[in-house]
Amino acid sequence: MRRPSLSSSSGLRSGGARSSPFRANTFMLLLSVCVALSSAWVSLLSTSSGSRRAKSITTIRRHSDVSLASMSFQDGSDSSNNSLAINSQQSLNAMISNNSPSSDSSSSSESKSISSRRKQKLPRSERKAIERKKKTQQKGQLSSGKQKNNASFTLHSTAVSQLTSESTADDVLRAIKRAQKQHDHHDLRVIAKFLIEECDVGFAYGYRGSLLARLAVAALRWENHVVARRAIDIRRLEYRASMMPMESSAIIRGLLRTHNDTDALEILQDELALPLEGTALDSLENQSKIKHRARSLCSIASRHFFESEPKMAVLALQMMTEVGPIARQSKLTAEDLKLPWLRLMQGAAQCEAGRRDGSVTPCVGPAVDHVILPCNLVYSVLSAMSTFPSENDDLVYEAVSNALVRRVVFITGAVDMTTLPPADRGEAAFIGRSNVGKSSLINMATNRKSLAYTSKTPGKTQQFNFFAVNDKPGREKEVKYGDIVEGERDADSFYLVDLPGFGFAKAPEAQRKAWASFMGEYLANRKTLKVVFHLIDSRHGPIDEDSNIMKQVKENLPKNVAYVIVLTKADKNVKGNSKKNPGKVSEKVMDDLKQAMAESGVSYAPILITSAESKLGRDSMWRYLRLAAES
Ligand SMILES: Nc1nc2c(ncn2[C@@H]2O[C@H](COP(=O)(O)OP(=O)(O)OP(=O)(O)O)[C@@H](O)[C@H]2O)c(=O)[nH]1
Ligand SMILES: [Mg+2]
Repeated sequence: MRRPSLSSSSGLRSGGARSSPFRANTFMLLLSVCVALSSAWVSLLSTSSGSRRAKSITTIRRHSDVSLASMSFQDGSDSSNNSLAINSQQSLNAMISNNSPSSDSSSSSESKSISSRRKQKLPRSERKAIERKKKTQQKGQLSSGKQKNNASFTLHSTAVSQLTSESTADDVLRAIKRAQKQHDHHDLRVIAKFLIEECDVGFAYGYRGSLLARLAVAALRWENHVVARRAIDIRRLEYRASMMPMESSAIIRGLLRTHNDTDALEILQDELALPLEGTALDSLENQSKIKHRARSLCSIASRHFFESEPKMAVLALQMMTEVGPIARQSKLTAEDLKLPWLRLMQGAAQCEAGRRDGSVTPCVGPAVDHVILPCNLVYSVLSAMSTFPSENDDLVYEAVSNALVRRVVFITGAVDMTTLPPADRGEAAFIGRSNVGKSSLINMATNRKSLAYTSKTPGKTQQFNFFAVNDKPGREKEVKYGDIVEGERDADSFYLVDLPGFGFAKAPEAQRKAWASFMGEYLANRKTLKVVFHLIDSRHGPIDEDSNIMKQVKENLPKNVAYVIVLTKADKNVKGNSKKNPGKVSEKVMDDLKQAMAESGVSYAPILITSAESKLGRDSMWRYLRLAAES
């Protein structure tokens, strides 16, 4: 947000009598002038309301950097009036022009320009400097016994015992913070009355808008919805141009805490709307809006997951998927955004556990009826997360794997179509030449160290190994020995299928031919196959066998089965810290791969870059594994 430069506030600092040069020829002359002035002052005070207004105007001139609110406090007609700043500001201007003894056009326009300047926020440093100066002057006044006591707001706080028109934004903020911390309802009521009813738009150089936001948050904690609503409304009405996304986001969190979803969503759409097309996405203002919109949506999702209302959470996460690409375009990094993915994962996992044991029943209603819940709520977090810049955080991905793979067991090793397990759930198959890293990738995705056996020697995997994810405990006994085991598999259960490698496998020629023909049959005919991962070594690119597989896929793989190319061992192409450099692929390998894909007619396939060592590409793997889980 652009704030006025220092020069724009010069009017605030040039203040009437205080800055007049003090020159006197003799001490006696000065004394007589003072006596004359003070008697005129006393006579003004003692007369009618009109004279009180005049005094107020004088006050403004003396304290030109002080809030105009003092005017309305002193005018009896305004003190009981709840009409807020804009009205009081207008009446004030009218009053200045009508009643001031020196109400010439220049002074009226000066007042207007002062008030318009006050509506703008000053930079923090400038505001602090003015506040410091004012405090020093106040102290001086106190010590010389000239302190005017026009305060009617006595607080409990010893730090700020009174709020007056001369209080600073810091005073009010300190008072709000203290009252909130101490649960001091009396003080909060006093501050609310002061900020909502008595101050006008220029109080604290436009920072009143921010103070109202802070008050709204405090009032929501204190469950005073009337005060919160008024503070929110005045802020939106009078300070729209200077509303900070951070404040909007804090109010949204406050509203969510008190279960006021409708208002929270309204503020989100109004104050934290996505930047308009054509505006510079990487401007600070837009970046802040995008960041706080994303954070607010995370708050909505997280709160609803933890409060067992998955539909609202999934709705918020769907909205997050629109923000992610824009956050990338605005050049925000994962570090800038600091989104609480881990907490969201935990919330989704907890809610999912409740859904499985029947304790969570999703609500119905027009707002959420169209929301379709995924087979596991963690997938909705994953979908949103993959649209944002990633920081490849181990803890987050461990939480993903642990929530998505609660149990995984080896079921059977098939050697032909007759030995396959029953086709009762989705399957994800891993194919590729020997030693390319198929078994290692299965271990990485499931966050298990040695679920699938790996070896440096090509040809380790000799059967079509089926691993059942989220099946009922003891399911392998049913498949192996025909036992009857009680229980049911979970809704997100699926098979991971680790295939023997082709090409360099250290196995007899006949055996390799048998694998190749079994694989052809399996790819063409297995009805429950949902996704095929074709692994290619990222150091070497595709070899002849890979091109053959691509052609086979083009000809025989049913169209409803997703085909995904996975470049493996990307960590071997970089040196040094695997966290900072999780992996890369050379341009030549990429070009060769794209050419081979084009020649085989499979250019449509997505390409993922992975490393079982640095765990690169876990989220993208899960985006496709989801296809098997959801079938
Ligand atoms: N540095 C690194 N090594 C890997 C990676 N993936 C696999 N390896 C190593 O490559 C070797 C082969 O891995 P496997 O997972 O057994 O390969 P495979 O494709 O299952 O091999 P077969 O079962 O013989 O077809 C092992 O020594 C792994 O440790 C990786 O991403 N980075
Ligand atoms: Mg293997």
